[in-house]
Amino acid sequence: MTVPGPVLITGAAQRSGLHLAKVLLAQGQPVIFSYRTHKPGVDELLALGAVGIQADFASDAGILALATAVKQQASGLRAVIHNASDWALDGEDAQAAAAVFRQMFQVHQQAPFLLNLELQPLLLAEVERSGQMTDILHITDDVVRRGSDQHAAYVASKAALQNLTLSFASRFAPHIKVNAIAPALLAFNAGDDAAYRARTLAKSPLGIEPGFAVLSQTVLFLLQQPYMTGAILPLNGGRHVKA
Ligand SMILES: NC(=O)C1=CN([C@@H]2O[C@H](COP(=O)(O)OP(=O)(O)OC[C@H]3O[C@@H](n4cnc5c(N)ncnc54)[C@H](OP(=O)(O)O)[C@@H]3O)[C@@H](O)[C@H]2O)C=CC1
Ligand SMILES: Nc1nc2c(c(=O)[nH]1)N=C([C@H](O)[C@@H](O)CO)CN2
Repeated sequence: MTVPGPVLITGAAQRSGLHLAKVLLAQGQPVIFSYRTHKPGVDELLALGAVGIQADFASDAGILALATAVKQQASGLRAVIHNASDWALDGEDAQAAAAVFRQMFQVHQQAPFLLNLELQPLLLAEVERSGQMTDILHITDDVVRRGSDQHAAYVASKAALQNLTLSFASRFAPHIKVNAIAPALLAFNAGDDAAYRARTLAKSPLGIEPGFAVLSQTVLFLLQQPYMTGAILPLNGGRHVKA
């Protein structure tokens, strides 16, 4: 059996991206990952045979440098998974708010947009080699359904990424599928206090902190099925049915 082309995961130094990279590597799927800050997860993935590329999406040059580095590492790609994200609060004043908005736009819209355009030839090369469709996955956020009073720029940028899913699904068919996963709470962050945790768990009918495995399971599902593109999967514990 021939080895598939690598899967590119952005922002895989920790948490969801790190978990997903390990799951794919354990299945014999080659992985290229990007990271902004060198964290212990980077060394874990390198030790497992993944290719790591440092990249900061704050500038277009940083985004395009990643695309160039990926092209130097691989002649084809099985999938591109846009996981990198910054969950920033809105700025306090207009100047700070403008800076946060630009920051959100860069990581959640500009990076997926430019990387999809730059890496489409590698995704098509893999189709040519394998005879199978390839994939782009956008990781968005369930809160796009409702908006947020404190993370407005973050949510707006995730909403735009969700919309990019529809455009790229149409543009890249029939050889490349483009889908989105819109999670609600996956896992708390270290600094989340008990009151915040209780409030957040109460937002969904299932009321659990599922952990990162549910995202990895959903990714594997989307990679393995041949008849979904332009889909936005709500991985949210049923929040959309709760009043
Ligand atoms: N965790 C959750 O409960 C939820 C997660 N999601 C979404 O799921 C995905 C994974 O979440 P999670 O694992 O918590 O993500 P993280 O908050 O851990 O972010 C993942 C990585 O993105 C990187 N990143 C941030 N900004 C940039 C940038 N400008 N350039 C390059 N890399 C950058 C970070 O790098 P660095 O290490 O340098 O900071 C970080 O390691 C995200 O898209 C998130 O929005 C949605 C809803 C809930
Ligand atoms: N990049 C990130 N985005 C989000 C995170 C995170 O930790 N990093 N966390 C959340 C929360 O879990 C939220 O879904 C809880 O309601 C949202 N986005």
